Amino acid sequence: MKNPLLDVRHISQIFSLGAGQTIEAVHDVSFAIQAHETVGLIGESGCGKSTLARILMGLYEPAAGDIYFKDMHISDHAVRKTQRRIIQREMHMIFQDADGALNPRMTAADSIREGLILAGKWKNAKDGRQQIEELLRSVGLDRRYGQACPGELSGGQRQRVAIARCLGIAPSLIIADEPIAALDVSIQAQIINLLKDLQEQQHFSMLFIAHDLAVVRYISDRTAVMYGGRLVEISSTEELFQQPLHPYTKLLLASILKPDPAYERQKRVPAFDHSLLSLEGAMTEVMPGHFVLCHAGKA
Ligand SMILES: Nc1ncnc2c1ncn2[C@@H]1O[C@H](COP(=O)(O)OP(=O)(O)OP(=O)(O)O)[C@@H](O)[C@H]1O
Repeated sequence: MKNPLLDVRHISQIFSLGAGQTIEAVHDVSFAIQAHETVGLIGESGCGKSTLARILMGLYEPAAGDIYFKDMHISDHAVRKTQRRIIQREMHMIFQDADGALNPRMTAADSIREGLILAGKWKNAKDGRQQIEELLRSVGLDRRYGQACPGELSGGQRQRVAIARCLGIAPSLIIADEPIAALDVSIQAQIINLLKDLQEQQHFSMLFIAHDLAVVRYISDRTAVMYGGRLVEISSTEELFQQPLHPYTKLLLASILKPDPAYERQKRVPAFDHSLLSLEGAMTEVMPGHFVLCHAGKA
């Protein structure tokens, strides 16, 4: 069987909170993403999703564990340094707020051109203009938006520019951390459909982090659930939504439907419960020493 595009093994992260206090934001997380696959990552606020995403992107160095991307050991400091340009080209992050990804003083066209240069795809000024216009068009923006700086664009338009820049780089893996959370509902649907359509055309893989479970169900081939820094369950999206195995996943999914608010209040996901992390039985060893709940053979 072909090696996965991204192979995450036993990743942990500990943050110092000062005064000798620490928090283990990510604990022994292992999973893989195959080529052309979208894996959704869900879990309550503070469970470690963004920390994990940042570790994958090399923005944080993990306290423990290994990450392989296209068989490159990218969590190794020396490898990340020598392969920096390849990694920058091949892995790209889309943030909740595109402001973080776009230089406020650069026009949309300049940001996209910068991405094309990074990817070694910039041809020349004449062809480049056409490349930029095509990228703007592919995210549903007219070419005149190319001359706008981020401050002159709406949140949805900024996110489209960030996606156009990302598409210009044409990464194999996009890590999308709450890419629609800052947008209003109608724009959210447009951006999700845009990402889905573009993925069908360009075949990149995606780690898609979101709180909106319906969106994750719609866009992801498999879904992973984090709880208290641990990855507690991973399965094909339909299996996970129809037949969740972990008690936390069951609570999380039960909290979506709200036909009767009084009844739903009783089912609300409770405060962190440590006992949910030490489940006996039903765990599958997805790699040596790493156990997670999943439908047979689907991790
Ligand atoms: N730089 C940091 N220093 C100290 N603690 C941190 C740091 N970054 C994150 N944390 C803590 O690590 C834990 C995980 O945070 P993280 O942002 O990864 O959660 P999350 O699941 O992405 O949450 P959300 O869904 O709200 O974005 C939290 O308790 C958070 O307070």
